[in-house]
Amino acid sequence: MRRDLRLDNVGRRYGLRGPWVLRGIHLTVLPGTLIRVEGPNGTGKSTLLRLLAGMDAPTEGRITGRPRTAYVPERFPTALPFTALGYLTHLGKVHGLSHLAAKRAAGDWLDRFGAAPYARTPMAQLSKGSSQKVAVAQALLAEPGLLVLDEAWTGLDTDARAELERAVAERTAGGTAVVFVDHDPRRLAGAPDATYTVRDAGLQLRGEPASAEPEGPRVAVVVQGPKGGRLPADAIRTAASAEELTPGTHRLTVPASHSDTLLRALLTARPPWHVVSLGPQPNPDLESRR
Ligand SMILES: Nc1ncnc2c1ncn2[C@@H]1O[C@H](COP(=O)(O)OP(=O)(O)OP(=O)(O)O)[C@@H](O)[C@H]1O
Repeated sequence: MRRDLRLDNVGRRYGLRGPWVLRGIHLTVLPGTLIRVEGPNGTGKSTLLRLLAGMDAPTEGRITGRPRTAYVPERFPTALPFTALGYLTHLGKVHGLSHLAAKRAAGDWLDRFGAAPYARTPMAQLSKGSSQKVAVAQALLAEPGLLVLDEAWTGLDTDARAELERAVAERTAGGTAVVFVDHDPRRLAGAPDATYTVRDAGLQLRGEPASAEPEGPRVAVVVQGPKGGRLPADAIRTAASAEELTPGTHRLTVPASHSDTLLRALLTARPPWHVVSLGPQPNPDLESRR
């Protein structure tokens, strides 16, 4: 059964008594979805992305269902004892390709990003932008189920920026989930299935008033769609959480005040989704006392 990447009550702080950078994070990342994470400097975006990428572990809570993941960090280590082509070929082999296939894939990605002329340049001698192209190529080469991009466009020239946007669109269409941070609000504008703002150590889904989300009753909706079908983007945007119970069957929770919007998104999708059940969300505190 396909599993979605889930963060359950995740918190992260640095040091034993450090302030909580993130706390109480609940997030489900469905295959093929594009998620934007935004927020002012120092609020915890990179911390969240490192947790999603598996480069860091939560201080509390659980992360489950992570698919094969590739990550472009905010700062890519450049002082590696490889040429650009040698480094990417090596990584391709780590990902299971033969030497020849890895070298071809490495060359193709360098070419796509306009970095072919520097293929045989030692990484330590590359300009900032050229080494960023290698950082991006190493992540795309891995053919991941989850791609995590932390300001991956920073330092790229115009053509390479457009190429990375194209590569993201190709990947999401192929079922890869992509989570990204970028300080340019025009980046992939209109494309994300959901945008979250990191605020006060929590995540706020854009479009949702800060005070309205956790308050009030919630409704659980179990829906069925075509096997392997993606939940409609409007439904993902409206839902507070989503969990795939069996292939094609999902349980969504939504504040009761938003349930009409969610149902409309599901029933007007093409093909429409079948609503199996609808009822109050069980309260886990009450359940555990029974
Ligand atoms: N390894 C670390 N050790 C200690 N504190 C850290 C560490 N990494 C991040 N922090 C702290 O956690 C907070 C969030 O940092 P983070 O880099 O996640 O923010 P950000 O939203 O990505 O910032 P920016 O937009 O500037 O990249 C900051 O106060 C930062 O100083």
